[in-house]
Amino acid sequence: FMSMLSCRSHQCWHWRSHLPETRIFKIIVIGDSNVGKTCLTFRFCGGTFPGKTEATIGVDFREKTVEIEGERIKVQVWDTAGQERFRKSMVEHYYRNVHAVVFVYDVTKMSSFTNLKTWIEECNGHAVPPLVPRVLVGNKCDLKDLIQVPSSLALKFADAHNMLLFETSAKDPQESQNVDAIFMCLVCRLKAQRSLPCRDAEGWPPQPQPQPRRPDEASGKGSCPC
Ligand SMILES: Nc1nc2c(ncn2[C@@H]2O[C@H](COP(=O)(O)OP(=O)(O)OP(=O)(O)O)[C@@H](O)[C@H]2O)c(=O)[nH]1
Ligand SMILES: [Mg+2]
Repeated sequence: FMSMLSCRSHQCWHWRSHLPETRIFKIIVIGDSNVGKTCLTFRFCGGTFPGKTEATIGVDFREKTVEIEGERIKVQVWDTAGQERFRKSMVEHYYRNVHAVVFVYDVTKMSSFTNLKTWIEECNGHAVPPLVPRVLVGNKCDLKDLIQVPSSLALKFADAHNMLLFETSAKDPQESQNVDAIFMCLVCRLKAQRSLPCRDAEGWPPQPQPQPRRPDEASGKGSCPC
């Protein structure tokens, strides 16, 4: 009973076995089709830019284990479908027990930015608690001559919605640290929320698809980037 009490207050990961377990943070990536959600999650979890992508159907799971201040944390990234017809049966699953939300727009497409309000409404409509951190990501910054969404406008929007703004490129290898920073920043914030409820990421499907392990998988090692 005492251990249950201490579990409730501090150490969720001791709940079942009394041995340290890796905590799992479920982070969903949301936004219009074609903004680069699949490429961003690929860059973070696999370290590369995929040569060719197809529109995501339902959801693709990617995963990366990072180590922050001596704790191993499994980041379970839900790469969601932007197209309505490929997502409508899945939306409930996206938001259930989510720990953090990444909203993505394409800096070269104004409509993907103006549509953010719809994505935020959908998120709010699923009773995502206010403590769940949200960040805004403007992707495709490598296409400098085609930019339609000025940083100043995006920053204003981010401020108004109490979100941090990251402007990144999933394509440009030199930007990969910025892509990592999106997720690492969220993990740091979640880690700092000691009152994070005792729960796993949703058990559906039972196990996310394991990603091939890469030698540089531990690149998330180190101190907090925030
Ligand atoms: N130039 C450039 N192209 C990108 C970048 N990120 C993605 N793309 C391209 O944008 C297109 C769409 O990328 P995806 O990652 O499949 O888009 P998505 O948001 O997952 O789309 P849905 O799965 O339909 O919701 C692809 O042709 C990518 O190669 C980027 O940072 N720069
Ligand atoms: Mg996709």
